[in-house]
Formats: sequence, C-alpha cells, structure tokens
Amino acid sequence: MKILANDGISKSGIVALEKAGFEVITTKVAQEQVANFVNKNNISVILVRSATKVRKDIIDACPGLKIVGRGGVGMDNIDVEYAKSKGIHVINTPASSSESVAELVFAHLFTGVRFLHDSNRNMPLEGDTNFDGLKKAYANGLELRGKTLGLIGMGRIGQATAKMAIGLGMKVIYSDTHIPKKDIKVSFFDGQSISISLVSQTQESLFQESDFISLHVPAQDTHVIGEKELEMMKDGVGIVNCARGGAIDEVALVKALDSGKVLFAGLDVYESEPNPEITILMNPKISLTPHIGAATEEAQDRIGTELAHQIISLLSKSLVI
Ligand SMILES: O=C(O)[C@H](O)COP(=O)(O)O
Repeated sequence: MKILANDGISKSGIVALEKAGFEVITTKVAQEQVANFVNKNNISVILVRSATKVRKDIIDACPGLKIVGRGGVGMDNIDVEYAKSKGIHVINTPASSSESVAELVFAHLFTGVRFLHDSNRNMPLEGDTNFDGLKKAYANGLELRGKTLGLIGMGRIGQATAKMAIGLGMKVIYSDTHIPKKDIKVSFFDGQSISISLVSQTQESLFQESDFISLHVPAQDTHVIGEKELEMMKDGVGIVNCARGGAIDEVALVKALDSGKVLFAGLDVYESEPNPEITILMNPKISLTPHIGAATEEAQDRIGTELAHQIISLLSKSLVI
C-alpha cells in the first residue's frame, strides 16, 4: 500500500510504516494536483498537517482512498463527516503535541511581558548609541509569577498549559462548557506531585479576572474574543492565541492594542492564514509565530509514530482492505 505524506512526516513514522510494508511518499504535491497524484500513484492513505486540505472534491475524485490521517489535532482542513460517509477512516493524533503547544504559549507570554519581540527588532547596530534608550523603553517588564492566567478551553492543551502555569506560581482559572471541573496534577522531577482542583467559570468572569488569557479552542464560526469581550478585560491584559485564527477578531485586537487596553498579544494563528494582515505583521505589540505550536522534534516524532501505529492497527483489524 502506498501512503502520501503531503505535509511531511517524521523519520520515526516513516520507519514504522516502511517496516510494516508501506511505501511512504513525502513529495509535496500542490493542492490542485493532489487528486490527480493520488489516483495516478494508487495512493491508499493520505497524511496531512494543516496545509493540505482534504475536502469533498478530493474525496469524490479519489475512490481508492482508505484512510485520511491528520498529523496533529485540528481537523478543520478535512471534511471529516463526508469522508466517513464514503467509508474512509479519518484519524488524528490529539494527544501528541499538547506539551509543545503549551510551551509555545509560554514563549509568547514571556516574550510579551519582557517585550522580547520588540527588543529583538530594535537592538542597536554597531555605532548606534541608543542602548540606554532601549533599556529605558523596556524597563517596565512584568513577572508571570503570582498573576492570573485565564484559559478558554480545558482540553489536553489547556491542561498542559495549566500545569506549566501552576509550576510557575501563577493562579489558573478557566472556562469550558464541556468540562465543568478538572483536577490538574503537576508532577515534579523528584517524583512528587500536587493536584489542584479547578472549576469552570463563565467567560465573562474569566475576562474580568485574568491578567493573561490564552485560547485553547477548536476552529470557530464566530469570534470568541471580539470588541465586547475585550472591553470586559482588565486594562493591560496580555492575550495569546495558539489555537485557531478565527477565535480572535483581529481588527478589534489591533484597536485594543493601539489604545493600550491590551498590553501585548502573542499569535501563532491568524484569521487570514497563510497570509496574515499587514496590520498584524507590523504591530510592535504582537509577538508572531507562523503556526508552529506543534513544530517540535518531539511532538512530530510522537505524531509520526502514532499515525503509523493507528494505520497499522486499522489494517491488522482488517478494517481497511
Ligand atoms: O491542529 C494542530 O495540530 C496544530 O494546529 C498544528 O498544525 P500543523 O500540523 O499544521 O503544524
């Protein structure tokens, strides 16, 4: 059986799949050529990340497809129900990247409270005498310790973020209509652990109480944070979005950054991806990354291995012929 890993797959995934007798093709096929390539090469399994879309058109055009695999969490680039209705198995790897995304959330938080994104751009070149001026400009940093982090969404990534926040000495609050309460267990290097019980609260109260807010929601049809929600927040709040672009109204965010209502934003995802708006890209109060929450060697290694195991297991159960 042939597998097209169109957005790449880790070496560990390739090794496991090849060991099981699959041929893994990692050529990047342009979106409009995917159906043609799949049919021409008798591809049975297509593996994607967020870049390649597996929509109805591809599913209809490729009757030989048996499995669509998403190396990652969000399935918004795949017409999941339609694929299933055609007898195609759709799999993803929801647990593999939580720690990596949570660490990126903190990279943005630390960046925001110490202005790293701005100071990196402005450090004086040779002969420039403005070092002291910059020292003054970035003199009002904040500590995360002791501050309140509000998490919108308490799934796996929300929980991993909560653990790190608790480890740093932050107070964690959250809002998630699907998870009314959650015990967060933080384990330390010496084997000891603590467990903290959290209870979901309304988004409104979370907006009012949080010093920093991080989003952990799937793709949305409507904004979770817009003008009205921003108004409810504390003055000088910091906001991080490593979830999905549509969760924040970027026009309202830029306005709130300009007015000083929001101190900084850390964005890994954008309303118009892969070409974020220039007002976002040029904003000195936004720390930017190009949708790299899951882009660590460790996460991709786990993702590749998990995809391989799932594919092999589906076949061994004779679910896919
Ligand atoms: O949903 C996910 O898993 C993340 O958004 C990562 O997407 P990526 O695999 O395209 O990096």
